[in-house]
Amino acid sequence: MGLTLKAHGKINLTLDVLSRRPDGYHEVEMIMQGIELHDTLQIEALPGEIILTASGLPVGCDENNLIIKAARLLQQFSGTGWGARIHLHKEIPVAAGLAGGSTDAAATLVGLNELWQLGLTQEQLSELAVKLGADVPFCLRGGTAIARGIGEKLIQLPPAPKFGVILVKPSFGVSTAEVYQGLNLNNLGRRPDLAAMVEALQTGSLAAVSEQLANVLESVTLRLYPELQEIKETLARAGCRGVLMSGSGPTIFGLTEDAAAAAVLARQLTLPGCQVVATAIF
Ligand SMILES: C[C@](O)(CO)[C@H](O)COP(=O)(O)OP(=O)(O)OC[C@H]1O[C@@H](n2ccc(N)nc2=O)[C@H](O)[C@@H]1O
Ligand SMILES: Nc1ncnc2c1ncn2[C@@H]1O[C@H](COP(=O)(O)OP(=O)(O)OP(=O)(O)O)[C@@H](O)[C@H]1O
Repeated sequence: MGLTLKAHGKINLTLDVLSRRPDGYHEVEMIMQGIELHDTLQIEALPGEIILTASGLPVGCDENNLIIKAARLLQQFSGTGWGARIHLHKEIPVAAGLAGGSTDAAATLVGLNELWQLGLTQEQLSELAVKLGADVPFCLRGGTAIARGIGEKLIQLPPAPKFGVILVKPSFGVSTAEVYQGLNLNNLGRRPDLAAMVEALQTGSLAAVSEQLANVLESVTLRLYPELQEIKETLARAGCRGVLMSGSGPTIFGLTEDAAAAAVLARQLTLPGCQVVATAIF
């Protein structure tokens, strides 16, 4: 008996950094949004060992993969004798700011909790999730949420309007740690207005949501990679209403009225060396 799970990526509609903590992490305040684009995990329980294989976009299957880390953490926490055979089909660009690894880890926790019949609550899973990464607790639930703390304190919001989303991932990846380290907390650029974005989402207006998009991590990543500014301008010229970098980058996303509009627009874009994906708010 096995399970097939969809592990959805995310974008950040707003991202603000409030302070640096003594442990090097940062207190954030952001609105996280799940997207249709997803990886697929096929999981089967078997005694003892954890075996991971992968297809689709290239990704390592060794002990550094967050799927293995999530499975081992759950084995240790529960003391179970079970193991698993897991196949990952990777479609979310890697090291992109789209929580690709985090969402695989979250799906692993959910899938193994069920297959191993551990009966852990959502809260217990969330406590394990944050040990794997700041984005993993959000990925357990998905949808639309305000995230605070290091990203693990979540307030679920009503589902967002189903806008289309175009993702543009340049050929390089970025290190999230480096981006946070590069922040000058006294010079963050334009900061988001959380309450205004929550209100904009309630109106359902693409124009209102687009106006409130803001991510202070752009102050670091766009300085390191000026070509990202050009990608933003290309997306805006092509007709995307709102354009922003997701997470620590380097993926730039653009919003359209719906998924069909995103697909049409994505086909018209010429961005050599970039992965361009048309998807939608999930
Ligand atoms: C940029 C975002 O993706 C926005 O959703 C997240 O804040 C980062 O989430 P993530 O990649 O799951 O983060 P982790 O894997 O836990 O942390 C990677 C590194 O990012 C930095 N980090 C992460 C989250 C946070 N609130 N403050 C930080 O300073 C830390 O240096 C950490 O070593
Ligand atoms: N299952 C996985 N899928 C993708 N990357 C993984 C996975 N497990 C470990 N990694 C490693 O994690 C690193 C970050 O990749 P990931 O795709 O999670 O980044 P990200 O989209 O920037 O994440 P976030 O938005 O949470 O910061 C990569 O260097 C990759 O090798």
